[in-house]
Amino acid sequence: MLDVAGLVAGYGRVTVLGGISMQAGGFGNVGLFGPNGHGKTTLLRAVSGLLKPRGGSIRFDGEDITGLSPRAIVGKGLIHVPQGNTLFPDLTIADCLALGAYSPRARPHEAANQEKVLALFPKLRERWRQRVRTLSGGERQMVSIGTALMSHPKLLVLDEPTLGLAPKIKDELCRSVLDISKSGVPLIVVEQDVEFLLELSKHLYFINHGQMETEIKPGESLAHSDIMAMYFGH
Ligand SMILES: Nc1ncnc2c1ncn2[C@@H]1O[C@H](COP(=O)(O)OP(=O)(O)OP(=O)(O)O)[C@@H](O)[C@H]1O
Repeated sequence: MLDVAGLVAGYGRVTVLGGISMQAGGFGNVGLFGPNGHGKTTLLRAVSGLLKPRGGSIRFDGEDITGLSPRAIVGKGLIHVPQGNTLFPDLTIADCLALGAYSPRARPHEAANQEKVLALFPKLRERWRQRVRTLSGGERQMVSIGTALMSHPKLLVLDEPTLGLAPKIKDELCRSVLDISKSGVPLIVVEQDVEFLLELSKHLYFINHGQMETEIKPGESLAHSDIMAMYFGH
């Protein structure tokens, strides 16, 4: 479904991704992990149109989407939940979810998707008219993912969805992400918690220095010692 080939991207004079390639979506979930600052977020931003690629190509659902605007890419069903708190603070939960359904392909599914989101995150129903700025970190993350689901994703991209959450809330959110996957939405997830990634996906990529250094395909095993070696060397 997503085919990234030889992608080059960076900021100013710095090249972060030096010709990175990956496939996702057509065969289940994909997990991305690797050291901080080595290009995972940059890859996701380039894929969703937030950063203009300098080279290479991105194909989604058989179409070339390289260099398209984020709006056009959302319209095709590739939905990215960025890292951290990117919601408008003065909107209510109801406003955020309505905003998620703005695209013409999402609008006909608005009512059904809203039910799905509220079944997944019942807390959001309790706080329906509460403003984002008054929500906890975990609740904001639920709103972010819920807003993305309102966009009726064909492929959902989550950048470190559990970052900074307390262990109990993190476990709840991981269960919800697994439920989204079981509902049939393929995912690309960046996470430092490799055990969670392995539960979610049998297809992992290790990103190091802007390259796909290691690909772990379904059927290949990954021991704790392998992960340590990837991060720290042998
Ligand atoms: N807007 C920007 N302007 C300039 N440099 C940037 C910008 N965003 C990221 N970078 C740099 O690009 C490099 C890759 O950052 P990126 O956020 O893609 O890494 P990451 O692997 O996602 O890290 P983390 O796991 O900490 O989120 C870093 O050196 C970072 O400082």
